[in-house]
Amino acid sequence: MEAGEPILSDRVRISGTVTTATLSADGQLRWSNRLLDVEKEVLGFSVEGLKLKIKSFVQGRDEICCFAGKQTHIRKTFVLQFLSDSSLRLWTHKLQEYLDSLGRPKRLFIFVNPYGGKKSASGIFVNDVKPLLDDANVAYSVQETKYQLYAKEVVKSLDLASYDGIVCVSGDGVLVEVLNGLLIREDWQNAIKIPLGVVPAGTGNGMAKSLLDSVDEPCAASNATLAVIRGHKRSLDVATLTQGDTRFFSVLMLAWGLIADIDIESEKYRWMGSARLDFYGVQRIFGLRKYNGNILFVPASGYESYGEPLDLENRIIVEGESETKFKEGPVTTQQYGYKGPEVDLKSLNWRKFDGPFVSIWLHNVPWGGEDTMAAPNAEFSDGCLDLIMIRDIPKLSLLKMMTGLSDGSHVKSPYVSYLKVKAFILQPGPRNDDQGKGGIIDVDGEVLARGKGAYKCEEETLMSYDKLLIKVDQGLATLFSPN
Ligand SMILES: Nc1ncnc2c1ncn2[C@@H]1O[C@H](COP(=O)(O)OP(=O)(O)OP(=O)(O)O)[C@@H](O)[C@H]1O
Repeated sequence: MEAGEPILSDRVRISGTVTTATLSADGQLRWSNRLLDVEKEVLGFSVEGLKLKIKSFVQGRDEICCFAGKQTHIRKTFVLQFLSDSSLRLWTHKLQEYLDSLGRPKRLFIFVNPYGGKKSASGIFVNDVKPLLDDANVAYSVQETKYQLYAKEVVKSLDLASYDGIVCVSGDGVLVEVLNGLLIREDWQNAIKIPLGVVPAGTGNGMAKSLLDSVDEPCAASNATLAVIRGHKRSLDVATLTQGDTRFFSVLMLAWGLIADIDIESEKYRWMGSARLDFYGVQRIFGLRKYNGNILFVPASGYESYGEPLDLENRIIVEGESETKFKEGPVTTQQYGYKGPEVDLKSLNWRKFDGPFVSIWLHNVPWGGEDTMAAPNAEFSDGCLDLIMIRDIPKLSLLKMMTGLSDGSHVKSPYVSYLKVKAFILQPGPRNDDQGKGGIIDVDGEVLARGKGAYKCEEETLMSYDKLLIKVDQGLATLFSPN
């Protein structure tokens, strides 16, 4: 039988009119002038008497349904009233069989961060996420995050066998906590296979935006939820940041210099909403800082001409990092869990850039936030991080360049070096106008390290403002993805 040929064809009553409905082997459901693609548009169904209620999520047909110029979807229930019980039973059986064949998740663990972004995640869950999950007959456990690192703590001992995925109704911060929770487990090799979903409800929704923009869909909670329900997956690179025995796992970005300073220091203007970034960004450009230090990197294929070969001093640094990896180290604070990819650092083609730097930015996915296309060429699982580096730039050119962040055109500026790297060592130094002050290392929107005299330098951080190594594990994590 051809995939498009009907496997079922029956007379049904729809809105009072009797017509013929058909279902094909490839999941096309048709009646009158309506065609539903079950895989793409049908969430689930329920039965009431002789009525089959098809719960769908279909493209809106009028302008009200537009979101940032992109067509969005609406929930819609179609009622097909069958003329006999036996045909209804046959239809529900075949429809269920088709839905089961799609490998969609049946049980989810969901984190909701009531504190993130505009504090709207709980409302987003109730209004946008829950109705779709209920329509799709997905079972779920919901857990509100109670404090910082709560999600990491829960995931560390969560019974993963009871779930087909973990979903974060939050910004990127909670997603990264979940990833870190999975990777510090004793059974991390198995744990990291669980698919992760993200529904945008924070200030930084870079991962949700990157996923949805890749299929030209709006970064809306309902589109993100549909992606989870449909259960398509894609793999995602994980970067391991190490400093001595301390590790942190990242899936989004690292910033040092201008972008980190704007991101973190603008917190004091939180009341302005997202305008705080533009407002404080202009201040930082006019009072532009530069940081001493250097970066060592392994260029990806095609980028070998960037930077300079290592001098002896830096070769010793790379070899030192290799030694720490190979020796049986002293008892570490964490005995088990993922230690990062096994890479022989010495054997790689390391190159370097010396500072001072205006900005160093490493990105794993294209979007850093909903309005910031930081790395237009970044790919989810190419085993590389995109490096966006600025060493010197006139203030007016920088101001103009910052407006190009919304469409990624900043990487074309002659003052920007844009390349892909496979491993990276950051050696951060002090500000070159004030040697007593260091900068901020921002990873996935949180402060990983602060230098002396930096903003809120009295607060404790996971790492110190010192040399840190980054290695990439290609496609280690799995995301629910719209395609
Ligand atoms: N109940 C809570 N109280 C305080 N902080 C919390 C709570 N729950 C989670 N957090 C923390 O909120 C931070 C931000 O989380 P989230 O991912 O939702 O948003 P974000 O976009 O990354 O950041 P934000 O919106 O706060 O700028 C995370 O560091 C998380 O640990």
